[in-house]
Amino acid sequence: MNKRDVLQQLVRVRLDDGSHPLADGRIQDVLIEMHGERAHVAILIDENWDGGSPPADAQERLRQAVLAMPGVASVRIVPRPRPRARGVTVPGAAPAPGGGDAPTRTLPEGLQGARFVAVASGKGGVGKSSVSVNLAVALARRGLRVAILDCDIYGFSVPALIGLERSPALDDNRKVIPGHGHGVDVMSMDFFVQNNSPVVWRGPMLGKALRQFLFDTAWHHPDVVVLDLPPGTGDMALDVQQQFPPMDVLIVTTPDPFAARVAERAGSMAVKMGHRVMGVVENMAYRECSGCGRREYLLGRGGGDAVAAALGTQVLARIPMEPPPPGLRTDGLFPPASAAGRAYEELAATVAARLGLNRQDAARPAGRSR
Ligand SMILES: Nc1ncnc2c1ncn2[C@@H]1O[C@H](COP(=O)(O)OP(=O)(O)OP(=O)(O)O)[C@@H](O)[C@H]1O
Repeated sequence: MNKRDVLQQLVRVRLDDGSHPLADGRIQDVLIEMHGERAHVAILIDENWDGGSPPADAQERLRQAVLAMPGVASVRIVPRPRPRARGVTVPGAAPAPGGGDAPTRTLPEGLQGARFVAVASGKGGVGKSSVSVNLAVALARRGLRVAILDCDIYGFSVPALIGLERSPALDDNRKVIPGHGHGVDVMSMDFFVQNNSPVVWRGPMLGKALRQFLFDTAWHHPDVVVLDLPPGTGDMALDVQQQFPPMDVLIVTTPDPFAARVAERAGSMAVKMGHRVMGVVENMAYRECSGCGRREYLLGRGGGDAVAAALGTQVLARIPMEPPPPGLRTDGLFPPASAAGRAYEELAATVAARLGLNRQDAARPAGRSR
């Protein structure tokens, strides 16, 4: 029996509120002392679990889950303060597939304290990047410091959607200065690719690029980092999810039943990787007739609800289909007063509330404003 076995057992546990005990660094470490064949396990948990003391029923759920493992003689739950380190090291939520110890997901100092919201989809074209960008901008409008990381290395589209075009610049510490648009810091492969040429790197290079994005970027302590994940459940999506500490994940689907089935798989994968599904965003949910206001369900109905039911979560937003505004469209942002824009304002309010980030929390400390 080793730490990985215990983490694997804990990955399966769901708490009463549907959340995952490994989310948000709630579980800090697992210590095992072997006495002959008998294992005595201590689970170190964050004493400030979700901003309060760890609920007794959650502690008991963890204890029972580990106690049920063969060879476990005792389980102690030990609340302790969250460690303060230069880089934030969160014990890996899920063991690396294929063995090895759970990955240690270390973050650079400039991302310390940030909450991560990953936007995932089962397949391309459902509007994952559109949701990432519009949500990020709506969160920034609420007064939060927001960064967006375009993790879709092959299919990057975030800068275009947010209306940014620039070459990377370095600061005095030779860190890459993120792009900045509509109140959001943006980091994307797009900044490093000439003339929209395709990225042809293989896996190891991609992993390196992501690490570089994280560690060689001059981050400014965002409150929230929105991650536009690669679509699907393949190696690329897996690699990215493994690099980050437990995150809240939004699953994007259209109302179409096929998109919904693959979206479910994306959600299940996120949970297996130790992340927590915050909810579902049904994009292109309907189209409102501009004359009579009647809703037309061009892509069918029920996809979002089906994904939410399968993942034990809720539909947090239904974003209508919205034709591009008249005139030359320079980005993929919906104006706040449009039907889609209003849906994003509501989604941002919900996400901020779920993260416990209200505007006062987000007030910028002196010297940090940009
Ligand atoms: N609610 C909407 N109404 C109208 N157009 C939309 C809506 N959502 C997204 N789109 C448009 O659909 C197209 C695909 O969206 P997007 O690039 O966000 O999809 P994606 O899921 O990220 O795709 P991929 O993973 O292949 O990059 C874009 O042109 C985007 O502007």
